Amino acid sequence: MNQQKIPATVITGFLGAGKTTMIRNLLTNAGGKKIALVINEFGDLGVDGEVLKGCGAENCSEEDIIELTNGCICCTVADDFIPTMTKLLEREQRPDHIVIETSGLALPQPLVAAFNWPDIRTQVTVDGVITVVDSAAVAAGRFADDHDAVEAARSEDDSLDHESPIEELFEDQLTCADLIVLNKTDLIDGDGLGRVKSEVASRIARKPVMIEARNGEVPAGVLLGLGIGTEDDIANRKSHHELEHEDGAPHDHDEFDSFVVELGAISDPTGFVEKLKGIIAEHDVLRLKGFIDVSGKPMRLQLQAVGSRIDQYFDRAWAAGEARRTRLVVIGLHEMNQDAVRKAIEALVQG
Ligand SMILES: Nc1nc2c(ncn2[C@@H]2O[C@H](COP(=O)(O)OP(=O)(O)OP(=O)(O)O)[C@@H](O)[C@H]2O)c(=O)[nH]1
Repeated sequence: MNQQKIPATVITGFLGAGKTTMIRNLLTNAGGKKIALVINEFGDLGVDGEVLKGCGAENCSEEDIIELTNGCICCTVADDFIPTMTKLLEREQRPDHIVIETSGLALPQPLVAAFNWPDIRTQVTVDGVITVVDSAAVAAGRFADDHDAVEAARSEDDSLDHESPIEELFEDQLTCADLIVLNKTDLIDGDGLGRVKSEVASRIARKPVMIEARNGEVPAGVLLGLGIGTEDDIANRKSHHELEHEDGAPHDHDEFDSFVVELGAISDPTGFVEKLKGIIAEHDVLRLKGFIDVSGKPMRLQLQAVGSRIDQYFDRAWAAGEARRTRLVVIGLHEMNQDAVRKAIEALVQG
């Protein structure tokens, strides 16, 4: 048996930062390296898995893509992640490299700490934690104090944390980074990028390397092979939650919610998307993604909304025998009025 530890790269970053896009790109330029992918999403719809399985990379076949669907990876490390890793390591053909995509709401710290579990530690090491940042969202102040409602609620109730949950998570994910990818630089100018760099740097005490990217295009040689062994340093990268609850109180995702909306076929996708933008803005939806069944079209339309920015493209033909349906996962803060959002989206196809 090969006694060398398998390197594992943890890719984290807030909802919609571009993790899946970067991994998709990585799979196509990783050369002959056999990669196993572990992906975890927040919300009951495996959109990321679908996207990555659809990219047909030879060095990462469908069976090398493992989806962890039981909630958020950071909260289910013992129940989900460890058994998955154990099974992966028992495979006859072990991967050359493991890539783990966390959900956009995950804390990477508990995941990295899991690499110190005895069975895992002897066989795998964390090559590095890569944090993907949506530079346009940072420039627009989405991680600062523009979530006024949340901040107002917090100032009225002293028992709540001082920072918004979004801001905390953003910082926690940066705190864990060995490499920061400032993505979506196509959406901002040079001055904006300068401000993003200072803002990111001001939120962390450590000084990990920062690189810029568009559409997650970073050479595999830059992402893989950092050789850090992050599990040995994880005690120095504590999350807000760990600092506030040294007693080990369990972390949860009560601050965020997700739900799935199922609709019939949509005849006017352009009009649908335009109106969807209004709903997203009105209800402060953080992320919305899924697939649309467009009437009369043989192709499936993939929809990706990050805030009110929406991308859409036909990604593949509906397969023979596959049920055509429109399914969208909606993610927002707990305060988001789920009922109102659901009804508003459903109303778009009823009239
Ligand atoms: N303009 C622009 N769009 C990008 C870039 N990178 C990714 N996107 C788009 O941003 C959206 C979200 O990208 P994903 O790769 O799904 O983001 P993610 O981090 O995996 O999202 P979650 O799984 O929700 O956490 C998609 O529509 C991408 O096409 C970029 O550099 N520039």
